[in-house]
Amino acid sequence: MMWRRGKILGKGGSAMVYLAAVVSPTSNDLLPSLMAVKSAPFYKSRCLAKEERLLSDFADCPHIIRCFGEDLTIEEDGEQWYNMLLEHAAGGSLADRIQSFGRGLPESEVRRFTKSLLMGISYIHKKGYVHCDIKPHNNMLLVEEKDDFSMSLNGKRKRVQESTAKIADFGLAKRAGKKLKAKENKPRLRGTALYMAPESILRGEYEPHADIWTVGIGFSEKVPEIPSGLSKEAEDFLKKCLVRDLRSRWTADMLLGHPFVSAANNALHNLLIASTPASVMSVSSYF
Ligand SMILES: Nc1ncnc2c1ncn2[C@@H]1O[C@H](COP(=O)(O)OP(=O)(O)OP(=O)(O)O)[C@@H](O)[C@H]1O
Repeated sequence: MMWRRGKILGKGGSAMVYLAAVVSPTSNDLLPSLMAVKSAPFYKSRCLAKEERLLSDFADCPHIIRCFGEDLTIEEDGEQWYNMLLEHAAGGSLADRIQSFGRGLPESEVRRFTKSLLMGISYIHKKGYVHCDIKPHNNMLLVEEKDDFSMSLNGKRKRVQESTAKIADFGLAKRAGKKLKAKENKPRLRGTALYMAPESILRGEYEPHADIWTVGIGFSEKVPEIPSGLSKEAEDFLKKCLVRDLRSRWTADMLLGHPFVSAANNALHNLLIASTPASVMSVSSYF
């Protein structure tokens, strides 16, 4: 075994997630020294194995959590476990970050996270899949050190820690266009009820536009309404997500061109936001 199981990072409905240290890095240089390992007893690991195949196919997208492969282990009680080796998100989930801020995140950060979320969703949709469970709990934050260019305008340069958001938990993902079988004439539901699009609840429909509704719900504090106190751009962005008529709901690519996200990551733009009253405004308590 090249890695050793560490403390529990989280518990899901289908699996446990542990911190893992690589024990013999020379045997596989591709593995980082720390990983997250999502594990389940082998007899319950069909979904996890499906998730591993999907994540391996999505490995070239920087907005999706990376998977380094799978491994089988025999645990102390003799039971065989299936393990999926993942990039470790040291910043926890976006939900954790929102909770730690209390009042909500600054708008410049929301724009940046929303942009990477949409880039990840656009990639998934182009690959012909629907995530089906986009929510802050499934957006994991990786922490990187970067130069702070806004400081260099004052003649000083500083290294700052910045979080990058990546989409995780593909346990419910499905192929676009593939219908979920109804059960006892009722639509089959998947995902988290509070975030579900109207067409999913009413007709069990999970096509790419359902992922866009869930982006909007996360943004608007889990109710399909536009919260007060948003900037005009944020408000308009939400109105393009929370549209019941599927023909009018914007796609991920259309939203990437929306002014709310198109200028995100632009240092000068962020500096301008930071120097206006909008900087003290938080975009709802979700984001
Ligand atoms: N790559 C990671 N790095 C750090 N922590 C992680 C990582 N992946 C998952 N976690 C933690 O483990 C928890 C459970 O993970 P995940 O949601 O993938 O499991 P699941 O069984 O598919 O859950 P669910 O029942 O919610 O679908 C997450 O909420 C998160 O706190």
